[in-house]
Amino acid sequence: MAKRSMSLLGQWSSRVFSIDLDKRGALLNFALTEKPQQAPETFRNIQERCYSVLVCGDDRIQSARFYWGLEDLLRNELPAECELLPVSSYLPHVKDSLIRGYFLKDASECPSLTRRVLGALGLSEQVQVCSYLRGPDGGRWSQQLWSGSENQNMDVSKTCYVVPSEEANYHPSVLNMENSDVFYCRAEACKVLQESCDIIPESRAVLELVGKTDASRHSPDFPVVVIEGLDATGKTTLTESLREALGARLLRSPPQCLSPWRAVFDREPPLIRRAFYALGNYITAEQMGMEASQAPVIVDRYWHSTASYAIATAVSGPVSSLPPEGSPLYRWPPDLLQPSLVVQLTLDPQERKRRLEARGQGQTDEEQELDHNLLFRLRVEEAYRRVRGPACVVVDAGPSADKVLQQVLLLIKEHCRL
Ligand SMILES: Nc1ncnc2c1ncn2[C@@H]1O[C@H](COP(=O)(O)OP(=O)(O)O)[C@@H](O)[C@H]1O
Ligand SMILES: Nc1ccn([C@H]2C[C@H](O)[C@@H](COP(=O)(O)OP(=O)(O)O)O2)c(=O)n1
Repeated sequence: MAKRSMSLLGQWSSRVFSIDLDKRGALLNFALTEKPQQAPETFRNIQERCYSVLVCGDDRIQSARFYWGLEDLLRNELPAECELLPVSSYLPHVKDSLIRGYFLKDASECPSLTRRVLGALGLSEQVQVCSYLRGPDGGRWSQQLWSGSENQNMDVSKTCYVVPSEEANYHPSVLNMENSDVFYCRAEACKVLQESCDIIPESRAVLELVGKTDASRHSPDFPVVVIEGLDATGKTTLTESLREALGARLLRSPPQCLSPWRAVFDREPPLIRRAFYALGNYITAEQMGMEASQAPVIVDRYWHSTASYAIATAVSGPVSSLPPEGSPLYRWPPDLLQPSLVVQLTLDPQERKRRLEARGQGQTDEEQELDHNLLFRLRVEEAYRRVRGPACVVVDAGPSADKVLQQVLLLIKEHCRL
């Protein structure tokens, strides 16, 4: 059986398990060692009837989709008293070493049902199930890997000992972000959609729209100004007014031609969804290059949105769990056309909420999440500020629409030759 778990097991004992205790970023970390420690460790967070379920198949598209559906699957099949917590297993500082799954605490009356469900899952090529046992001395904990249905075939040679570990400096998801959440060249984003053509036929249609020319080095004759910001900060209002004031062309990313497929990709896991948005930018970039030879161009959302939402979604918790400022994860893709100026609209959360309600439109799931989750909103805005590339200027969108327009017109005068 060519489970990725085999290579994973080779390094099993230096792995850290990082458990997202409450999805707000409180992480519990433990590492695994091959030999029992001299001093017995009591480990209050691990109990009998704790399990980890990790997704570690070879095919990244299938694994991403399996993980995406795993929480629902577990919630449907397991007794309601099972607590599920997202867990990441990784090798500290090793890029792409992260494997995701769930840590499970079974407080049900029916432990055999939980073991049956997990046993059936463990038979899948994509899944690795482990359980935790207290040693005979009553203090030490070990982790056993299941190699068959339930734990009858528990592979005792793969037993590891559990020791507390330091909290990582930043969220473990950062290790796997490149080419899983953020794509720094068109070819890498295309690869994801090519790999998903069999299960998502719409991928083919998107790939056909993505051009092959590299317009990144072409410097447009007229300025290209991107307007960024969270939903309801006033991007649509401002971009329309700028179009009129400057006699400009108005574009958006994702471009209109991708609208028929956006909902399909919004239902997919981040790997596929983010590749779709990345490619949207390349299509918009081609349109920018063409339009900017004739008139100024205003763009509603672009690379800052793609990178910032992707990074802010991949981690949980406070702004400090983002990749550190200056990290290469905030770089601009070298093959993507750079605009002349990026304006980020910011708005007091209360005023933004008021505008959202006044607009009375349905929000995307992600925007509802923004509403509920202040930390997420703060992470997106901070990531916006950290993305590198063209000058990004923050503008308070709180004043009247006309005042915001006048301020942005001034900025355009300062930064661009008109
Ligand atoms: N400067 C402003 N002052 C007050 N209301 C505004 C302002 N700009 C936009 N609005 C209103 O706020 C709502 C959201 O604006 P919109 O331009 O649709 O935002 P976005 O495109 O960023 O989602 C709309 O109802 C719009 O009329
Ligand atoms: N260029 C873009 C534009 C949007 N996105 C993603 C980021 C978020 O998941 C959503 C936000 O888009 P949404 O349609 O809610 O925003 P607006 O209504 O345009 O303000 O789309 C992106 O990744 N790249």
